[in-house]
Amino acid sequence: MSRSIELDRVGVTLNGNEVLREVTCSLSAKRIAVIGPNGSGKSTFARLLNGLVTASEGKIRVFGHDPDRDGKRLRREVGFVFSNPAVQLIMPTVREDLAMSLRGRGLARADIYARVAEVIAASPLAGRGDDPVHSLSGGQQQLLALLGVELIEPRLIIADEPTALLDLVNSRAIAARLLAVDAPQLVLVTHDLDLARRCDLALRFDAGRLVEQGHPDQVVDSYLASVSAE
Ligand SMILES: Nc1ncnc2c1ncn2[C@@H]1O[C@H](COP(=O)(O)OP(=O)(O)OP(=O)(O)O)[C@@H](O)[C@H]1O
Repeated sequence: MSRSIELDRVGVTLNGNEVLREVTCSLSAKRIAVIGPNGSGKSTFARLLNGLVTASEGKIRVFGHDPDRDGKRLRREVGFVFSNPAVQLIMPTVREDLAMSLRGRGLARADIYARVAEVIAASPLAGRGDDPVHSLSGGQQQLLALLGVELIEPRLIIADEPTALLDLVNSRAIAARLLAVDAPQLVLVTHDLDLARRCDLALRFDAGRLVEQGHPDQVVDSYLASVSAE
């Protein structure tokens, strides 16, 4: 199987702060959990993969592209879900926001709205197409953000703590949707260790280093052991 995500001794320094160092990995697993303490570099790692953060050292390739040089192209194939959906919902209504995801792809307006209508009808937001985005609950907004990402049929979805702001019911709904999503690959940054265990591979960061990668049960257990040893 081809390795879709490859990092070779990647370092990231932001404003003089060495945030990631010597990160090397070669990833082909379908659902990849990224775990570790606050400030360990998980979000920075996630953002590297679609060019939102630039590597200061080393080499990075995602589907063969350098995210720094080919970021624009890569972002057509890589969808990003943030903790706070408000940062990615930019249009006034549910329908318009979803339509925005498909702009710039050479599709006719009528085809875009037909596809959007299908997606809304098949989702828990059925009947809410004309509703203002700000009238949706936090859970509904996160669902809308995820639907917008799914619409572009990405090869990779990166989700950075997508359930952090949600209650238990909505967390479970978003988590279940992400784990079942049709995209070939998912990178999921999370503090929800039960969710991490349901992935196919886990990466553990600590103090800017990738300290472990392997079966999620093993990686989560050693993370728990490292925390209780402190
Ligand atoms: N723009 C920046 N300039 C300087 N330091 C930064 C910048 N962005 C992040 N950092 C630092 O990099 C470190 C890693 O941050 P990052 O957000 O990647 O961690 P994280 O593991 O995702 O944390 P959390 O679990 O709290 O979200 C932190 O110490 C943070 O303060």
